[in-house]
Amino acid sequence: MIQIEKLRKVYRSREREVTAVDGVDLTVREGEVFGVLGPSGAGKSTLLRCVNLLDRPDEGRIVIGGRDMLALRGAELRRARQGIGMIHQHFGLLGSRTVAGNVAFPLEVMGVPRSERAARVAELLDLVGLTGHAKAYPAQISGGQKQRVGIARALAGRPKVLLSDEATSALDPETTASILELLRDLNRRLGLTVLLITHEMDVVKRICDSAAVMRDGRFTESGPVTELLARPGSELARGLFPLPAAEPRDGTTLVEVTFVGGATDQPFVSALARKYALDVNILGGAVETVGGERVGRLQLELPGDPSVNAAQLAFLRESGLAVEVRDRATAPARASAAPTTTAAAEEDAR
Ligand SMILES: Nc1ncnc2c1ncn2[C@@H]1O[C@H](COP(=O)(O)OP(=O)(O)OP(=O)(O)O)[C@@H](O)[C@H]1O
Repeated sequence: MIQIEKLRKVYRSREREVTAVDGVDLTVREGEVFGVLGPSGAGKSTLLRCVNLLDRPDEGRIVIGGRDMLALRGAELRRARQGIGMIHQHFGLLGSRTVAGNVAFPLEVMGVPRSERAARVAELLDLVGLTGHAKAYPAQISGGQKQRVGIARALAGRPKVLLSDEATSALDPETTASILELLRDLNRRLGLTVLLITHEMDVVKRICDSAAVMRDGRFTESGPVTELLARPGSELARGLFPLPAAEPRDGTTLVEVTFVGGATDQPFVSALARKYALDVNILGGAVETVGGERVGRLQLELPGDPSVNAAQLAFLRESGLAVEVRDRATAPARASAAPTTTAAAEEDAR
């Protein structure tokens, strides 16, 4: 649905030059929720502004729904942009207009006749659960309700793509959860493709099918979330499932296993202990639901150094787990050049 190739955006002023986006490739499949996660200054907002053509990139290609966005001009460009909705961290509502007036605003700009507007506004408010608040002013509603107005307004032009710029950053955790649920619901019901930027791991965990980690204008990792979680060395996996920063003790193997989907049903720790008559020590772990699938990471300590545990590590891999052996260096070592994971296998099957 969204195809971005080698996107580059440089801001130039007299004093300095900042490469905000530095050669980003991105594919967002139709109907998926894609999250770009990164710290402040990583280039996330610039990327989103380029996708929406609020900013023109210096280099690269942006194709949305088969249209080469950078080749469009004038009315064609305006029409294409109507197919892209956008929501913002601070909602951007007009304080002098009611909730209904805010949602009607883009319809007025699009030239939708007055006779059709009221029905469309009612439909949009119903979609975001705000029926009954049509006559309220932004100052009279909560932050979560304001964002719902923002979402209704963004959907006025029946876009196929919704861009979300830190839409939940200004909200408390409970309201964040309800807005993310709404976005997920709209994504499924309307087949909406969502590209969101966030600095919150939790957002990725709750609603993203795919994600990228952005740093200094580049993607450091990108792909389906469950696949990234099972990828050795993944920053996303470490952020979502922080494990103790332990080093292996002498004569032991310190191993981190990630399991996705079906592998969680297997009692692999007890199976390993039984099969090899081992005392397996569980040092840390977490299990969560990500993208509707159970995902977890465990840090295990096995007796004996890695050279005597080759069969045991192979057993874990054959059980459908991604396996990383931690060595004495701080960076986790890859246990295998091509670890078998359920997520990777699923991706292959797609
Ligand atoms: N209009 C601009 N002019 C000059 N530099 C800019 C402009 N917009 C962004 N930058 C710079 O580009 C880099 C990326 O900024 P950007 O806002 O895209 O990052 P971000 O990941 O969205 O961060 P944040 O979450 O803080 O908004 C930063 O170094 C920023 O200072």
